[in-house]
Amino acid sequence: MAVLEVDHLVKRYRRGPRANDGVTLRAEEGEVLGLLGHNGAGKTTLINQVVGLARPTSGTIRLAGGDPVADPASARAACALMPQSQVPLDGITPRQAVETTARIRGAPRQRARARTGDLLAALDIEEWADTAGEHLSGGVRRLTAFAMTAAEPGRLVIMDEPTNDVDPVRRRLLWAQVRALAAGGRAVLLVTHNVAEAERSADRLAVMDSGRVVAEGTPAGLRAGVAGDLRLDLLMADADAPEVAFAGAGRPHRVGRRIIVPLPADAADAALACAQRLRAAGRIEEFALTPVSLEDVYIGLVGGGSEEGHHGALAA
Ligand SMILES: Nc1ncnc2c1ncn2[C@@H]1O[C@H](COP(=O)(O)OP(=O)(O)OP(=O)(O)O)[C@@H](O)[C@H]1O
Repeated sequence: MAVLEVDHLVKRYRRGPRANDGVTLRAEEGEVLGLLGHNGAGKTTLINQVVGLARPTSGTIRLAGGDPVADPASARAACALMPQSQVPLDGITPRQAVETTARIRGAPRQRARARTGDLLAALDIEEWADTAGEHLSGGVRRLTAFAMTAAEPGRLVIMDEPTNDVDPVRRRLLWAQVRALAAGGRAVLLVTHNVAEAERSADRLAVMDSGRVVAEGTPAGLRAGVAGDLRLDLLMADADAPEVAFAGAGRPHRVGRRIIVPLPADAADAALACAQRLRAAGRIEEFALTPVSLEDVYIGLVGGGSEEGHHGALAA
């Protein structure tokens, strides 16, 4: 069942672009939906409308059966938001912040206390549970903000870059809690620039660019939609070396000495043999054949920015 339904949403700022330009998406009960997009793609604008902080120019939003535009208070009750910016914690401890948030969001005292203890333990930050916020590291502050959001969350949980500043081990603990929120029947909307994390943590992904959803699907489905199944990574011996053309390959991306060549699976054997010859001849320093990553797909959809021009192709 859809917890969030956004249809043809348009937001035009008075002095600015169409920050959302016809966005349609759904977030279902029990799923983590990743929202990917470059800076300025329109992700925050979308969230602000979902939680009733900004008014759409046109289009509709249904959140847990209600309308956040007509009734922003009910939207905020149905949804917990972990914003991109650090939450102010000066003068209060993580335990106080999480427990108080749960209480404000309607949890009875016993439940708020128990849930706070469980979350601080699950995120491995009990050590700092009673330390004043101004003495906490950025990562512990971030994990505290996550626990505040997860304490008494409502049916939709929105998280904007939740793992910023968090160490790799505690990131895994955080993701386990995100999965637990979804397993408990919540819809989770995860906003991020981190394609690799989104790939591992989200059930479905929506990619935004210039105010529009330009692709949507499971990580595997999005990867299957690109031309090459594989990519050949080449480190050329010389930055000015001409590019190497492989039979059946897609358009290469070049950054300095590094060249990435998309390859269909049936062209891989020939390309590998060819790369081995070029390495033996000293023209390639090293190479690796890997499956296409979601990051490749993402760059293909929204543009890379750092790709350099071609240096002329040379048949291998
Ligand atoms: N209050 C505002 N007034 C005018 N233009 C705005 C306003 N807020 C955002 N914009 C513009 O709307 C577009 C979308 O911005 P938005 O913040 O939604 O993008 P984003 O995808 O969240 O970016 P980021 O990943 O950097 O957080 C941008 O061009 C931005 O400059």
